[in-house]
Amino acid sequence: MEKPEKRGMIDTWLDKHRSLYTAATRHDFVVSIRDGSVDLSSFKTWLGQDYLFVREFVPFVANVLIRAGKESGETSDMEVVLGGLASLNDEIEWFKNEGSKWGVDFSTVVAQKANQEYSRFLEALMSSEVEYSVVLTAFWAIEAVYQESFAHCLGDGNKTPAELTGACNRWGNDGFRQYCLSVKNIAERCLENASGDALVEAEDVLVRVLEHEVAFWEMSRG
Ligand SMILES: Cc1ncc(CNC=O)c(N)n1
Repeated sequence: MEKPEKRGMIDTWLDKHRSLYTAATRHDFVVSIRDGSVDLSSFKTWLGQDYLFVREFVPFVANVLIRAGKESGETSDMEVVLGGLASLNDEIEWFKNEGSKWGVDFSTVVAQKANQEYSRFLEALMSSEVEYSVVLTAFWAIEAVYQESFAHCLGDGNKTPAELTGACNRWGNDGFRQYCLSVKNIAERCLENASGDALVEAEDVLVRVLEHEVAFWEMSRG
């Protein structure tokens, strides 16, 4: 008999914070992309802010990569994070193309308060004081919110405008979903060996990522 898959900490925490998770993955902005009612000025605001965010996210992922090499249990962990970093390289190119397509000049975009606060949060997570299992939980949550949100825009019955399917495919595609599952498995494995204190911190960090993501979508309202 096959052993039933053990339910991890992350799923337990997601159940506990379900309404916040839904707020982060089914925000009005995302729903408006899916139903085609999206206001294009909102999309441009999001595009400019997210470009700035991704530039801050790169050093965070690089920090996870360094820690994966030193602290992960399995050699393949580093490869998963390296894959994430490589796709960020493509992503920055994609943003630049979208910027010119939509007439958004990133050199004049200023990070809004929610964006600055999210960056500060990422920076704090790069401290060596923060346990690796906590960092990985945050990393998974950041990626998973985008994966779930944009996959929703591509799901059955969507009316997503053709010019926005590129954005939705970027994070909503199956490869990105698999990558998020790989990150989740690494995080779960690290959480299994984490101290009680680290578990408390990881749950808190998960909640804070979800709050930052909600605040980030809120910026699109202008
Ligand atoms: C605010 C935010 N959260 C998560 C992501 C997805 N990760 C990398 O692209 C993103 N682009 N922006």
